[in-house]
Amino acid sequence: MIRFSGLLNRTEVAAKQKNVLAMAEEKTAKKKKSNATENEIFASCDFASLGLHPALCDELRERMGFEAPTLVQAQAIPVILSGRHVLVNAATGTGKTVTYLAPVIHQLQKYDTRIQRADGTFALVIVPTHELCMQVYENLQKLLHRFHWIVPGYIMGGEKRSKEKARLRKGISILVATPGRLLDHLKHTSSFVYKNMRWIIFDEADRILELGFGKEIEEILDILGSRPRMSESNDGEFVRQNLLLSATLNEKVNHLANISLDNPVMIGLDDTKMQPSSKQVASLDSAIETLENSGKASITSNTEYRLPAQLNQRYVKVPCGSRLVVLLSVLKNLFTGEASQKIVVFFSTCDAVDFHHALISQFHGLSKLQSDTETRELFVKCNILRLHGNMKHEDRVKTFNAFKTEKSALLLSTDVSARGLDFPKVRCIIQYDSPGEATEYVHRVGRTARLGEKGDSLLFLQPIEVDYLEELKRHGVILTEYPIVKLLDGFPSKHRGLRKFVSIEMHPWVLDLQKSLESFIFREAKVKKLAQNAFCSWVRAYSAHRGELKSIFVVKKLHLGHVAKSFALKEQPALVGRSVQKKHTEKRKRRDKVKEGLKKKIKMVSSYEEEV
Ligand SMILES: Nc1ncnc2c1ncn2[C@@H]1O[C@H](COP(=O)(O)OP(=O)(O)OP(=O)(O)O)[C@@H](O)[C@H]1O
Repeated sequence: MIRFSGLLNRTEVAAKQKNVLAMAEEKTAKKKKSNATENEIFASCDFASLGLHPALCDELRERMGFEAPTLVQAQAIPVILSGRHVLVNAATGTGKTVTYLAPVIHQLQKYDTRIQRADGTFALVIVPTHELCMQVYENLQKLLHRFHWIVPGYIMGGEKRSKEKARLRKGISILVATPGRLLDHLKHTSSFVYKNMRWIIFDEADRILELGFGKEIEEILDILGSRPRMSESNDGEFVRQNLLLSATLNEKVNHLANISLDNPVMIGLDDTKMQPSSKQVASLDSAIETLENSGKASITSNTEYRLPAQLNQRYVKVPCGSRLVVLLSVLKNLFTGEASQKIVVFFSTCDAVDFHHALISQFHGLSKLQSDTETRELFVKCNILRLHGNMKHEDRVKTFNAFKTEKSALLLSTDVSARGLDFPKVRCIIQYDSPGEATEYVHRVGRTARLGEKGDSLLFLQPIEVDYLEELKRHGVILTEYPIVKLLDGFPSKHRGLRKFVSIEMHPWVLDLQKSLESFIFREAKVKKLAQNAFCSWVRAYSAHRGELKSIFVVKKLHLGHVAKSFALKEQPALVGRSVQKKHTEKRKRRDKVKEGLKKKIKMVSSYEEEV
């Protein structure tokens, strides 16, 4: 076991934190009204005052361009440096990555004897997706520039195992990994050295569990030793420090927290989220005091999520059959108003992403209402990208890098982009298909308005789904309505003046564009096929809403003909009817068998496929 002798004791850390907070308060009081948003994001102190090594502070300033720590960094870094297990809850885009990476690097570069590759892995960062894995790795590379003996690395699904094995054999000091592939290597790669593992960090902890990795995580913790006590034994030997972070720590992480954290300090969790009487951490002293007695993380389900204050959140109420037209109109309007900008649109399924990507990349618009030049141009003029979990790993990497560096682009994605990804300068987030739980809403909109920047978000809801706004309200998220009719009125229409506006479905522009889209799909067999697939998976995804959301997103209330229109299909695909029918019959046969065998003791659960 490698020895570390540079730990600050608890009193020193508490004193440091007090100083930092006092300095922060003093400076903030002086500046007071100068820049409200900045003060909400950055602390008025520097990285060195948090106890970080000067070379690391230089790296943060020179390579990363960070002048001052964010509030969460100022609050959490000294606590993490103290060696305590920590739970961090802070809004999206507030700098949680550096919050955990900087203290780990600080400690590793301070070892009496420089660490070697042969010592294996000291720190493990577990993340839910490939993209987040790459992003954390990139941050690490920058931060470790001056500390060349500390080697960063990553392993994740989709990459070649043999290459990863070779990298592990050489030795990775700080390893970023997705849970499935990590477990695979822990079990099957004998050259993977982890006897010196000192930190396990769960970034986006709640999402890792939501994705169903709970069992893998338990196995990983079993192999690595669940939560060896942080030891401040006589010889100063350090055993293990685990950290859990997310913008939406909720009751789902309680179990993980309780099996992985030992007497944790909680940062950014307020009264509404904790039981029984813990308080928001104002200083390390109070944090430690508060939690010392209980020693257990207990977060309630009554969670209010923090969103960036400068984020402009709106919703648009659109009848199902007009959804596609409204989406295209909103996009056209945004890219016409400002050609150079980045927008992300979230869909519920991979098929929906593929269909909309094909459509927007090829659709030229309403020929009769456009000039010759316009008809030669795409209806939505922008660089369009797609990202979802069914794409090849290399294509995912390409899109991820492209959207990061592009100045102007439209990214169509599933929730694979919702967590943790830090695409610079995203102006607007459109949630075309509503997210599941409020947590996903928070993370999706969190791709914009990062670190004090401006950002807009727009949530599409059908009139039958507006109760979702109440669900969001329960978590402290409040949206205002987007004036969609005004936007639609701004487009030309051959019917303008002939018809009186009655509703969105009957709006002349909506009627014209819908017709045009349907003709396009009718002509383009490939896109039509994508539309049919997307229709099927969309309905399946709609019926898969869980828990309380099932009473808001009720599949029986959908008019499938209108759903078909939202994929520019003139009618509900016959194919769907047959396949669903077939599934239904097969299911019924199986069910009858079971029923017979168990003499009607089993209550059958009806699924959507059985209902249609
Ligand atoms: N102290 C700082 N000064 C300036 N920029 C910073 C600072 N800390 C982090 N950043 C930048 O802020 C952005 C957001 O950071 P990061 O991705 O770590 O946020 P996050 O809190 O993890 O967000 P999410 O919850 O969405 O994962 C990044 O571009 C990062 O480089």
